[in-house]
Amino acid sequence: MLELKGINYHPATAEGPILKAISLSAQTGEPTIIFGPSGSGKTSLIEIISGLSRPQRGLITWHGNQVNERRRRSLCGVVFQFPERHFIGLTILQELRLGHRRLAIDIQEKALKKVGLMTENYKRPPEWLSGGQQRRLAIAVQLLREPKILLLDEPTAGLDWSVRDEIVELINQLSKERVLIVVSHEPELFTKKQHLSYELTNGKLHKTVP
Ligand SMILES: Nc1ncnc2c1ncn2[C@@H]1O[C@H](COP(=O)(O)OP(=O)(O)OP(=O)(O)O)[C@@H](O)[C@H]1O
Repeated sequence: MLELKGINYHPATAEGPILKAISLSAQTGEPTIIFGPSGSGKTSLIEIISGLSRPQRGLITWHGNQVNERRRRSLCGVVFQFPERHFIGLTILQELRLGHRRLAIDIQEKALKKVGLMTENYKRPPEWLSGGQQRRLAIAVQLLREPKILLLDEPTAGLDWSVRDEIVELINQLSKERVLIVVSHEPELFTKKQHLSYELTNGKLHKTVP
């Protein structure tokens, strides 16, 4: 289980604190959804959890043990908003294999299967994929690192409604095997499913009843 207790974050470049006394817990089995309007601090919270930023105050534990930034970076996989804008592989396969000099075909196929990315031609450029498939590819790239905690920043942004439902279904599936935290500004996304839900407003987090 991942736990945050009393996290305060105030980067030197910000006028005031961005995250204030944040406490949350997330576990395998159900996705944790954090809703919040633009500018409420969602991406900053992902950066803190994944060890990309350091809070001024508070405690982050993984199965009861405190985890520093370095450890959190190895525990977490992050898919930031609009990941397809940052694809640099010339083919789908190249994108998937970035950072892996040798990647066994079965591991590669397992990751693609987990995200439901079936295509006949992995030698096509990633842009050839549909919007939803590109998101699946970005998630597969992270799954190859075998993260214990997967963080998704606005995973359905810019997708058609029918595709959004498929991504929500994928999120529910993936949360069965790892801690999965989604931040989104669309509270209506997860209304039909079981999940743990929080609302972030002006840097403060509150648990909400789904
Ligand atoms: N390093 C920083 N220095 C100064 N201000 C920052 C810094 N990081 C974030 N902010 C500010 O903190 C607030 C929260 O930013 P953040 O990106 O975490 O919000 P968000 O909820 O993810 O917003 P969006 O949905 O628009 O991406 C914003 O007003 C942003 O400008």
